[in-house]
Amino acid sequence: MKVALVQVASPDGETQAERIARVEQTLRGLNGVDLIVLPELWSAGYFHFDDYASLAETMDGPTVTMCSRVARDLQAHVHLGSIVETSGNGQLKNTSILLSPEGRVIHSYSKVHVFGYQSLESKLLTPGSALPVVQTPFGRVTGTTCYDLRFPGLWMELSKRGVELVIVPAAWPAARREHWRLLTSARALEHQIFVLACNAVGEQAGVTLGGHSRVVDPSGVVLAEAGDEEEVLIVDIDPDQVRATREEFPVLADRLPAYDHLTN
Ligand SMILES: O=C(O)CCC(=O)C(=O)O
Repeated sequence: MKVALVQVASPDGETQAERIARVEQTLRGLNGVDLIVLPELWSAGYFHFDDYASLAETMDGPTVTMCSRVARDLQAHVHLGSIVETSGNGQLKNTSILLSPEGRVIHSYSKVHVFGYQSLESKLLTPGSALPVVQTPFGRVTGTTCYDLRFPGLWMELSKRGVELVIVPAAWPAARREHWRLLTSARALEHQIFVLACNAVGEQAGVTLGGHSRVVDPSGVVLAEAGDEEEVLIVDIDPDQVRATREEFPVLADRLPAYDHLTN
């Protein structure tokens, strides 16, 4: 199965409508790909905090509508990264969305760990409260978003829920690129899953985004890694590799359900 990770820049002067039109052109060049993945909040721009309220979208807003059209036209799954989602009750969330080749929303996940270090996300957005998993041709899939990578308890939980492939849209700054590399590799290796981690690039409000989107296999091998410019990373993955890896080295069978029974 061919997956394509699309690194997007969200420069300060570009409007959301211009960016959506520009990215649509890139996506339309990806004929023959089975799954397309985009970064976190690329259409609003993660670090454009002043725009969150005005660019917040519903599930049929401009970002979802464009990606759903592309999914149908290319007959591909599209993980659109995430949007600032408004559900009408005054709360805004950082919600990632997976679309089927029919253009239907088949999975959504609102970021649980909103980020507060040199970021207003934790002030402006409400954390999610669900961790749904969906069966797809790529195996059992869920998403976690950017900062969520740092929290092993969340990953332990998704692992317990039988996940085989995790999509990680991100707006991870270049300043902490080695953390990004280490955590994406470690999460794949420790849970014997595929990690498709798609990061933003370019400058936003004075912050340089790190790029280096990565596809890591269930043995922790990095199948491909992008650079730090706009780029499409296309990789072949075999979803059956999850089962094969776990059969060959059945470490997950030795994991205890909890460790808090251990005495001091
Ligand atoms: O954890 C980090 O270093 C980056 C997190 C981040 O930028 C985000 O969650 O959007």
